[in-house]
Amino acid sequence: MKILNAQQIKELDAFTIRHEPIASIDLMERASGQFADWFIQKFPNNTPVLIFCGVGNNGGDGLAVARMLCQAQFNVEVMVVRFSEKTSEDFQVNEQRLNKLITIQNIHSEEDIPLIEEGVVIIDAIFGSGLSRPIDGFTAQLVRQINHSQATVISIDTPSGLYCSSNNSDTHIIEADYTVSFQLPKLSFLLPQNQRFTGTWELVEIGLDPEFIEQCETSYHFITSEDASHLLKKRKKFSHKGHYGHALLLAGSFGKMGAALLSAKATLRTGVGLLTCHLPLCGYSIMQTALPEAMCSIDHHEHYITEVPSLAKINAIGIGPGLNQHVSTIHVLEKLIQEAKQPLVFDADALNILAEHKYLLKQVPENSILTPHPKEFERLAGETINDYDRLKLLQEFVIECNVIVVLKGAHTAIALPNGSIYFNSTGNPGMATAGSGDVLTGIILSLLAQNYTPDHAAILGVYLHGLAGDLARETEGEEALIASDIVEYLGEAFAVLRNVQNEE
Ligand SMILES: NC(=O)C1=CN([C@@H]2O[C@H](COP(=O)(O)OP(=O)(O)OC[C@H]3O[C@@H](n4cnc5c(N)ncnc54)[C@H](OP(=O)(O)O)[C@@H]3O)[C@@H](O)[C@H]2O)[C@@H](O)CC1
Ligand SMILES: Nc1ncnc2c1ncn2[C@@H]1O[C@H](COP(=O)(O)OP(=O)(O)O)[C@@H](O)[C@H]1O
Ligand SMILES: [K+]
Repeated sequence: MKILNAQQIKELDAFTIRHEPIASIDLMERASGQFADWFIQKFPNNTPVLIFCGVGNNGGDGLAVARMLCQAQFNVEVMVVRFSEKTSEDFQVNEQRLNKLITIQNIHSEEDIPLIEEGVVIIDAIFGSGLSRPIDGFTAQLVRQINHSQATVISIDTPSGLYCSSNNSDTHIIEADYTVSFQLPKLSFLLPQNQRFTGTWELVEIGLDPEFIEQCETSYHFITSEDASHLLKKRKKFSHKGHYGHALLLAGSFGKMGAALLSAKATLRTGVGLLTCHLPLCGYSIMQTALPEAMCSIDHHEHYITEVPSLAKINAIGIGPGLNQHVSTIHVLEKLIQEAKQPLVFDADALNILAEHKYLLKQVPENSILTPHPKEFERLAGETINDYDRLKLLQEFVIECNVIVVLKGAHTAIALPNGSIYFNSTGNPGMATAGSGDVLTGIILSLLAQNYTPDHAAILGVYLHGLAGDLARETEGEEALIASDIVEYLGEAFAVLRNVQNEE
């Protein structure tokens, strides 16, 4: 799914109106209807509702929603924030329609701002994607008051005051509990710094033109279940293990063999044909006992890796989980980078070594996958001042290094060598637990070995990992969820994606 900027959204609305065709006011009715349905599902109709409407189309939505909620027997109060003399046409039509049902109140100055009573639910329809500058004046005061109130706040389309795709976090912005947005997510929703504004956000479909969306150019994408299911390959009836690749995992050191084990289990559970783990001696009986399906190549060193194993017949290589940064291990990484012809995925200490030895980073083969969490990315690429700045640095980094970076977190961002960024839609805070990154490395390694392209392995791998985490949460909850659970639920995650595939 594409992520568009405010200008593209405007053009998309206009195109849909011309080509469906549908009258602008009817498109507004459709969008408002979707919001109202969402609201009615969520709140009982004895909830007192206070709607703040601007004078543009976002305000028009608010007025239409007010009418729909009145018709659903909600007790609705509406205040129009008169920040401008100019009102949009569809606002005017909806104002007339609502006037027949209730008395609309107006806010012209600070004195008109009402006290917000306890228990009221606020709908924020002050500004949407048409916001062109930071909120100021009495509207800013209103935003402050809404944010200081105890009320539950639901924003229509976007929290009022938040730019769609650039930083303005130091200005006046509604801090919503929920944001119900139309059809496509906004870039701002995907960045950690904006969570306090958007709250939990959801999308509702409003039938905007798919062909127009298809030809819009953007660097930003949101991975839906359909997107992920298109990437998933089918296994063939007469296939054998040789068809599903041979993965090599270099992982583990004394005291961190669990990371190797988690990664190895995930590699096998993601469908690889064969897996060899290259481990220090201390890992031999651990791996053979806990995971008999994995073959072992044993290093001469007791505690850490000092040798590159044979790369013959290997289809993909993963390095990093539980590794350590001993000087001999650094040599292993260097040799591997120079010798490997197979696709590579780097994680954990392999990334820390690259960050410490930038000459090695320069030699990383093109299209390799690096899976840093934000701190590891900072070590690799440098510090940034906010999430937009980090996104920009991420794009510069992948273009310069010609690699794929999986920047992990909520809405993990997968940056491809051309600078395109894919944000993940699965995953939950229960996954913020030791070892869940090691599991991801194993999943991606497995897909690479099965001949998925590096782009697809990264995107599908991240999606599956988050989906398995979401399924694990259903039984374990967020606190009790551990990385092993993510591995356990991989089978169910594949089944869910297969179902999506079969429904299409
Ligand atoms: N058919 C459609 O198009 C559909 C649209 N839909 C809905 O429309 C929303 C977009 O509506 P919109 O484009 O009218 O812009 P909106 O956010 O309501 O306000 C902009 C107004 O405020 C003004 N303004 C801006 N910043 C300001 C500031 N800081 N302080 C003061 N004024 C400021 C700006 O004026 P100007 O920039 O020209 O000065 C303009 O007058 C979208 O989010 C969705 O909810 C849906 O119904 C689906 C169908
Ligand atoms: N709040 C969250 N929401 C969604 N996914 C998360 C969240 N926190 C962590 N994750 C996921 O869990 C994994 C954590 O990886 P990492 O930090 O490398 O852990 P470790 O080093 O312990 O294996 C990443 O894939 C990340 O996207
Ligand atoms: K809004």
